[in-house]
Order: sequence, then structure tokens, then C-alpha cells
Amino acid sequence: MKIKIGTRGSKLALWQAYYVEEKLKAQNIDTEIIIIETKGDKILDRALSKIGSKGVFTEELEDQLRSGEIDIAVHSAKDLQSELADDLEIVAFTEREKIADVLVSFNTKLSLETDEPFVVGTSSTRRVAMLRHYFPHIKIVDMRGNLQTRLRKLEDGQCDALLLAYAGVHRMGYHDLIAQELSSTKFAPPVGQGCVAIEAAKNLSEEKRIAIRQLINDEVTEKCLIAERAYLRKLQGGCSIPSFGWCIAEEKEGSLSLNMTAGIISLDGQTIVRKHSSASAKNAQLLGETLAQEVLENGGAAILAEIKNA
Ligand SMILES: NCc1[nH]cc(CCC(=O)O)c1CC(=O)O
Repeated sequence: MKIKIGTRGSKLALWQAYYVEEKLKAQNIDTEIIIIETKGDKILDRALSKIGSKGVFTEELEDQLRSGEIDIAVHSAKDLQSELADDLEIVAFTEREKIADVLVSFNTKLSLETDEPFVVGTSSTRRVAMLRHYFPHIKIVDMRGNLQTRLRKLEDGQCDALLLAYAGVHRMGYHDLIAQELSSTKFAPPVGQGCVAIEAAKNLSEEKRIAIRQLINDEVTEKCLIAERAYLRKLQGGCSIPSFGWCIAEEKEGSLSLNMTAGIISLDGQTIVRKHSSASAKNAQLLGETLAQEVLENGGAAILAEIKNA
């Protein structure tokens, strides 16, 4: 059997593709990595939220899944839109890395917790809003591009620090630049952060589908991601909305139980709606949907409407 793996060409995307390839190769499955450029890779001069919300990093990969040019597409789960077309599905989620955001700087003594003002580069609406809420003394500059591009801008002095996902920083070997790991209860991570998702067309052969699930899927992570993605789908926000959601699993009396926190924050950081709930892993999807309903009813809908009008 041979499995053709489609990926974007950034270093982080390639790390993910090699990670998946290793797991398949270990069981003597032949693999080929095919690099595909997406709109999100080509357009670098505009904020992601302005390019258009859906599929900026996925559309071209999905076309090739449908045509059979590739068997699977490897994505950062957080970049994969919550609602897939009817002919596509996620067949596996890899075991999750730490989900927190980190402050990255050449001055690792920097901390958001002191009153000292400094400049942070980020273009994520969630990170901007969270900074405004918790750390209003921080100045923010817009900063897009892949990790290496952003680090070069940091090196050039365009900012004092970056806010990034721990997972990407760790995978790229930039551990030494981590100045501070942020608390997820406060500075809540987005749905999917730290996890790699494997997307396939529904017409992929059953043989390949089963092999991929067996070798790559982590069942505990999958339950968490089902809950998180159900939350995002129900919120109908898309990836440029400052929403957050993270679910952790714990073994409780022999069965798996999920604890999830989810919410949304206004762009100016003034209003946060945050809800928490638990459920059995069997009800993962319902957990995410129920939380979305609660968030929407308790001020979330008003924040969404305000963002759409802006
Ligand atoms: N939006 C870009 C992106 N997509 C996935 C990651 C990090 C790795 C991950 O969360 O899986 C990053 C970089 C970042 O936000 O710092």
C-alpha cells in the first residue's frame, strides 16, 4: 500500500507531514509527500481575517483530495475549518501537544505579568483581544507570515516579543526563546491548537482509511477535538473570530470524561463570555454544541454581531 500525503510547504507544515509519514512508514506503508501551495501561503500582505474566512490554508489541498492526487491532507487542526464539505472528512487526529500560547523573545526575562510596557507582534484576533483584556499596557503590532518570517521580524526589532502556540515553537526547535508560558485558564487557546488533523475524501479506499486510523489516530485527543469542533461549528464564527475552546479528558471510574471551557471575547477586549461544562466522552459533540448555545445566549451572539458589523 502507498499513501500520498499532501501538505503545505511551510516548515511547520512539513514537520507535521514527516511526523505522520514516520508513523505510516514504521508499519511498512509506502509514502510520498506532495507539497501544495495555498492562498494563505501566497497572500502575505494582508491580515488573514481580511482574506476571507474559509479554507485559506485548505482549499487547494481539498481539491487534490477529491481528484485523488493525494490520499490524505495533513493540517494543523486549528487551521482546518469546522465545517467540511459533504464529500470530505477527518479520519484521524494525532496525540495532542501542549495547548498553551507562549511569549517568545530574545529577551527571555520579558513577562506580560509585570507593568513594563513592550511591543508584541501578532495578527490573531483572539491574541489581540486577550492582550487588550488582560495586559492593556502592551503595545500590539500586526505580524503575519509563517513562524520563520515572524521570528525574522522579531530579530529585525519590529517588536520585542511574539505570541505563538507552544506546539509550533516546540516543533520548530525554538524552545530557548520561550520567555513565558501563558495560563490556558486565563489566556484561553483556540479550538484545535496543538493537534494535527488528517483529512481525506470519503471515497478513499476502506483499506487505507483503516490503516490511517490505526496508525495515527489518538482516541482521547479525537474525543476532545470532536467537542471543540462542534463548539466552533455551532458558533458559526469561522477562524478569524476571537473565540476560544479547549477540552481535556480524564479517566473517571473507568470511563472517559471531558471537561471543556469555551467562549468568545470582543475585539477590544472589553467583554469576555466564558462557559465551562463536563460530559462523558460519548457525548463529546453534544458537549461542544451545548457550550456554544450557552455562550451565544449569554452575550456571545451580541459579540459576534458586533464583529460582523465592524
Ligand atoms: N495559524 C498558524 C498556526 N497554525 C498552527 C500553529 C501552531 C501549531 C498548532 O497549534 O498546531 C500556528 C502558529 C501559531 O499560531 O503560533
